Amino acid sequence: MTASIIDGKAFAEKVRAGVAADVSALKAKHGVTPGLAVVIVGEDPASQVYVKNKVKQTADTGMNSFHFELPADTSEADLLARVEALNADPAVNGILVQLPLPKQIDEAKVIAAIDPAKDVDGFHVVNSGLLATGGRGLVPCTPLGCLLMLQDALGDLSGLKAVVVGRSNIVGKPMAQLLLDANCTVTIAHSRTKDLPGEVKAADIVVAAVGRPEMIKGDWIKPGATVIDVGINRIAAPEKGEGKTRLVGDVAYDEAATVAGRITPVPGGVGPMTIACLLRNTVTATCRQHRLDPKAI
Ligand SMILES: NC(=O)C1=CN([C@@H]2O[C@H](COP(=O)(O)OP(=O)(O)OC[C@H]3O[C@@H](n4cnc5c(N)ncnc54)[C@H](OP(=O)(O)O)[C@@H]3O)[C@@H](O)[C@H]2O)C=CC1
Ligand SMILES: Nc1nc(=O)c2c([nH]1)NC[C@@H]1CN(c3ccc(C(=O)N[C@@H](CCC(=O)O)C(=O)O)cc3)C=[N+]21
Repeated sequence: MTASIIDGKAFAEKVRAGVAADVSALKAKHGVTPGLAVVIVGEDPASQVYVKNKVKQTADTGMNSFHFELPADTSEADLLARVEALNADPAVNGILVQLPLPKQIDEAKVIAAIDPAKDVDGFHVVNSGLLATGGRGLVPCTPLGCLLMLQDALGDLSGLKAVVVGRSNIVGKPMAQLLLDANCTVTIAHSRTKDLPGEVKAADIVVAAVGRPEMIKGDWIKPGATVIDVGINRIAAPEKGEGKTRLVGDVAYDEAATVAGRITPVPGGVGPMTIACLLRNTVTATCRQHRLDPKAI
């Protein structure tokens, strides 16, 4: 079998077109322009590229984009003051503080300081609590993007067996929650799982969010299963020349593609959908802040 490719890049373009249409309706009918603030602390080159993409795509949909680059030695107090200022600014509807943060800053404190109504990452305990109890908060972008691709590829997910490999607060746990809400039977695997290949083999849906290059092998996958690869790992690529690198996922793609029914590539899979969902969340947050129904803008 050769898996069909789930084209996250093309899907993300569709999502962004929907966002752009909503933004133009918000402007024309309600005089509201959504605004997204992205805060980055320090100069990690990978983060810089990613933030640049976000800023450009935000502006492309017609939203206001506010971009703050703070030095690597920024104090926790200064970052908290910046977040407070953004919380108070009515032109800012969404706030994203790029993670990880330098070690002098307590990430949990910063996330807790963001107004939950503007927390477009969905990382605040109010939003994770709402997700865990069936409410309608803001949902983390990466798992939301994965769910949208799964529903687009498979339709109703009811009764399917899903394994999520990884249990981070930003990907694994909210992903498992969304799959549970979609009526999957969900297993969450992690570094202490006893028989990881066996757990993966049992699943109709595999979501890999481990952060280990090509760890999930082709012969672990159930024939015909749908594989969503969240991992973004930059590895050395001597075949491209000295000092060159390339991106790979957490799944051994070439092997897995001979067994799976459908698979997301890296790059061009989950990554672009994450950014599209961030923009979608910003529109959702804007509508709620203005007491508008997002379905009837
Ligand atoms: N495409 C996108 O938009 C995004 C991609 N990512 C990528 O997704 C990946 C995961 O990110 P994130 O969740 O933040 O990572 P974390 O490092 O926070 O979590 C990794 C998880 O994988 C588990 N794990 C580690 N090693 C193993 C192993 N050998 N076997 C089984 N489980 C293991 C860990 O288990 P334990 O809890 O026991 O330690 C942990 O739960 C990374 O590659 C990251 O770059 C992340 C965010 C967005
Ligand atoms: N507060 C916060 N929220 C995040 O959502 C967040 C974060 N911090 N820190 C870092 C991770 C990582 N992440 C990515 C999103 C998109 C791509 C993406 O678009 N990737 C392209 C490739 C980009 C390239 O070529 O380098 C792709 O997969 O096709 C990558 C990584 C969001 N994160």
